[in-house]
Amino acid sequence: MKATTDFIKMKQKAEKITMITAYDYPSAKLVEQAGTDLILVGDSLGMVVLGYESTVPVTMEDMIHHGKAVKRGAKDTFIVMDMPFMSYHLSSRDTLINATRLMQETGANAVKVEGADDVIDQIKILTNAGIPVMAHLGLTPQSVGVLGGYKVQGKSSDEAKLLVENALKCQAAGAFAIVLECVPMQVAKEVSERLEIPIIGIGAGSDTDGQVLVYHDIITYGVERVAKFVKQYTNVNEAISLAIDQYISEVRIGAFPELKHSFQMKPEEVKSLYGGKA
Ligand SMILES: Nc1nc(=O)c2c([nH]1)NC[C@@H]1CN(c3ccc(C(=O)N[C@@H](CCC(=O)O)C(=O)O)cc3)CN21
Ligand SMILES: CC(C)C(=O)C(=O)O
Ligand SMILES: [Mg+2]
Repeated sequence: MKATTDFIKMKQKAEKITMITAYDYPSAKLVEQAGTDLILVGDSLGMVVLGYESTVPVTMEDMIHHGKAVKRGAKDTFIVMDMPFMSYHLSSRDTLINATRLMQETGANAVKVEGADDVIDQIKILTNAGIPVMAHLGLTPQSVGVLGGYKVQGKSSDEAKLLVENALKCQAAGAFAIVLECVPMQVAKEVSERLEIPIIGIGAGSDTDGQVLVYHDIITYGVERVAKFVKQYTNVNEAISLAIDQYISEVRIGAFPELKHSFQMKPEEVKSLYGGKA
């Protein structure tokens, strides 16, 4: 398993870092088998697994429940857990207790927090306490209500400059990496060049130190519409629907199960069963 320092070395050697979300045992197993550098137990699980409209309703209990399953499926991959909405804003004590629970109850290796401003202090406090922190800037979905939707961030040069400043503050506070979401590629390039810690982009173009995508988006699983930045490498919705349609119609016409799916008694047992009439 890689360590936080390995990701910085990868940046220095210009080796791209791969991160993929996972939310349960099977997704974690497949993502680990494929050899990803990091797994993110994203609070996007609220949307892609639990069916909420945003990530705001996701609780600590939800995160821990899914984080435990991910760890069981991916024992040898560096796991980052999203700290859910409002779990790192009330007090430093709450932040520390919540991050500790995410790490100790699931076996994850790091936590991720969205935003700058007050969150910078929380990054400092967590790092000082020995908890590796990944920051998350640009489009921060937990603030969707304030941002007014899932929109590209940092489009003006003033906004872009603020983003660079905030990224530098996250680095100074001790963050080992930053997710940069939904920003113009020129902004992502600037941030990646100006920082020593790796920048992992999503909707941030190709000039970042790595990429992250949501598992369900990559394989088109459950999701219907995806963001512009997603590449859908396959469509398992189609494969699943086809299989389920066939199952239902075969049961209805009696084509399933076949003999090979059925268990047999020995002939002498059949004979002594109600006089062999069974
Ligand atoms: N399935 C899924 N994938 C994600 O990447 C994801 C989630 N869910 N849930 C949590 C957040 C929300 N995210 C989102 C959701 C939508 C857009 C989106 O539709 N963006 C517009 C940009 C609009 C503009 O031009 O400003 C797009 O067209 O891509 C972006 C990020 C990223 N995260
Ligand atoms: C989109 C990624 C970066 C995320 O935070 C999540 O999956 O929750
Ligand atoms: Mg998230």
